[in-house]
Amino acid sequence: MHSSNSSKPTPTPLPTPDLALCARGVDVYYGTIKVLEDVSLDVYPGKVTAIIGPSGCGKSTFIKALNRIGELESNMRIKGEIQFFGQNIYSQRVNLNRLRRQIGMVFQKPNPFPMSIYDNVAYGVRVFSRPSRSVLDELVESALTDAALWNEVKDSLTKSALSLSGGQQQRLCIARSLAIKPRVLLMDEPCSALDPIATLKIEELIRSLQQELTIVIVTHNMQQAARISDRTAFFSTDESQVGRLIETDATAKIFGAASHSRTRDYIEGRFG
Ligand SMILES: Nc1ncnc2c1ncn2[C@@H]1O[C@H](COP(=O)(O)OP(=O)(O)OP(=O)(O)O)[C@@H](O)[C@H]1O
Repeated sequence: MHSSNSSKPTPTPLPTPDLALCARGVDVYYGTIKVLEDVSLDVYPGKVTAIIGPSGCGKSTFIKALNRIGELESNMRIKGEIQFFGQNIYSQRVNLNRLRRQIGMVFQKPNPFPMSIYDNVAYGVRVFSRPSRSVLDELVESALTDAALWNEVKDSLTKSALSLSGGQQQRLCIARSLAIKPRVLLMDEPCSALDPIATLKIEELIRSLQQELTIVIVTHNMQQAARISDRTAFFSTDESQVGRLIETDATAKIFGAASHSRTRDYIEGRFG
């Protein structure tokens, strides 16, 4: 059993190759400004890990460090170590294309490419390989099925992805990620632009994907974190506005009997 921890996470009981992701003593900076300090977090394979915490505490920053997408977008740099199934992802030997293929990401605002539904899903596959049309057709169908979108779009695959509703666009973006068969999917508030019905569909989808995939999801929605995750990590800022991991544990424990008073206060809506 993985016991709870308070401000300093306890050493992992698993050898790190058995963890999907393992952050140890991670500090993150934008330029010279430190926004996260000393984050150590284990992400268990085949589980959904929710990251919660008040605005600005570094949740998005943290998950963008997990597949090194942050450094593409900004002047982000990190200290400490992050391992992906035992491999240090900040090692110079890491192939970044391969890493980002294995650790996919879905963003807050659906961002389909301005092309057909089919081409959106096929896009990443074509970047990495040259499959025959029939293999590609199968991959597209299977990714759209896994993303619970196939039945809605199977007769309009050549239509522009931009003609879909927001919820459909987000499921399309999930299909696009799934088509290249990642081992981990990072989701940054994937439902924040969606209505309750579309949100429910994405939540059901997250639960069904968990069979084959490890998911890390940032959410502001406490009920959502409680409903869909196995483990929850609560981040918050200290007096100097630097984000920290305050507590991580099984979701039932975090929402039922969190160890740290700041976690309880946040969950009960007393701050943030
Ligand atoms: N590209 C960037 N350059 C400089 N500072 C940034 C950048 N992105 C984020 N920050 C700063 O880093 C801190 C953490 O931001 P981040 O977006 O990670 O927090 P968050 O917890 O995800 O917030 P929210 O819940 O509002 O999305 C904030 O102070 C933010 O202003």
